[in-house]
Amino acid sequence: MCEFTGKCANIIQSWNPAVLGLLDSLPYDEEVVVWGRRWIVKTSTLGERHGYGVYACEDIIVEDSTSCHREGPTLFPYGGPIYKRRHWNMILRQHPEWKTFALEMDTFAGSTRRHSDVRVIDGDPIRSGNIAGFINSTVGTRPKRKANCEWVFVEGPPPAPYGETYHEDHCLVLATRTIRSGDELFTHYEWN
Ligand SMILES: C[S@@+](CC[C@H](N)C(=O)[O-])C[C@H]1O[C@@H](n2cnc3c(N)ncnc32)[C@H](O)[C@@H]1O
Repeated sequence: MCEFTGKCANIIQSWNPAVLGLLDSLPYDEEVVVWGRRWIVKTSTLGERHGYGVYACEDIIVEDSTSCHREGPTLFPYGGPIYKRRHWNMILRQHPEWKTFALEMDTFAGSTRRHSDVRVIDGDPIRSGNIAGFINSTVGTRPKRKANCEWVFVEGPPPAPYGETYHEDHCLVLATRTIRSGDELFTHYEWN
């Protein structure tokens, strides 16, 4: 882990995956249970040079994939700090290479928030043992992969029984179509 100073250091060091019921770090090639479902992180179907991906180890049924995706089954949360734009900018001034996995969360469904309240999450899977960070993108895939999940920014605390002591906004990964055991997760995002 690289060094940060000031507010950045506080934010990064105070993050504790246990507050969201997550593991400290994730093993590769070994089944893990995260938020009550079984997953495995192993080499992506995209090929070794694209690193790892997340695979379901059980069926996750989405009854009606044409209905609102925000109602889809919850898979797991993003595990890491949710940065205000100005704090993320401070981080990038100290370590510009952190920009690689940044995702801007500007979809405040049903919220009155303004654009200035955009939050940034760091999708780097290694920094926080963050299983959501291992989800690969559909962009440029051949054969074309279909997205089967999406990231959603949710205001307020996570659903019970997880994160009972966590009262902050959070991000969830939701299924958008039926995922079968052995399927790799894909969502749509651009990366730097
Ligand atoms: C959030 S990580 C996903 C996990 C990554 N495979 C790993 O093992 O760390 C995003 C990175 O995965 C790779 N990636 C994701 N989707 C891809 C795709 N469709 N084609 C090629 N590389 C992809 C890119 O290197 C990207 O920067």
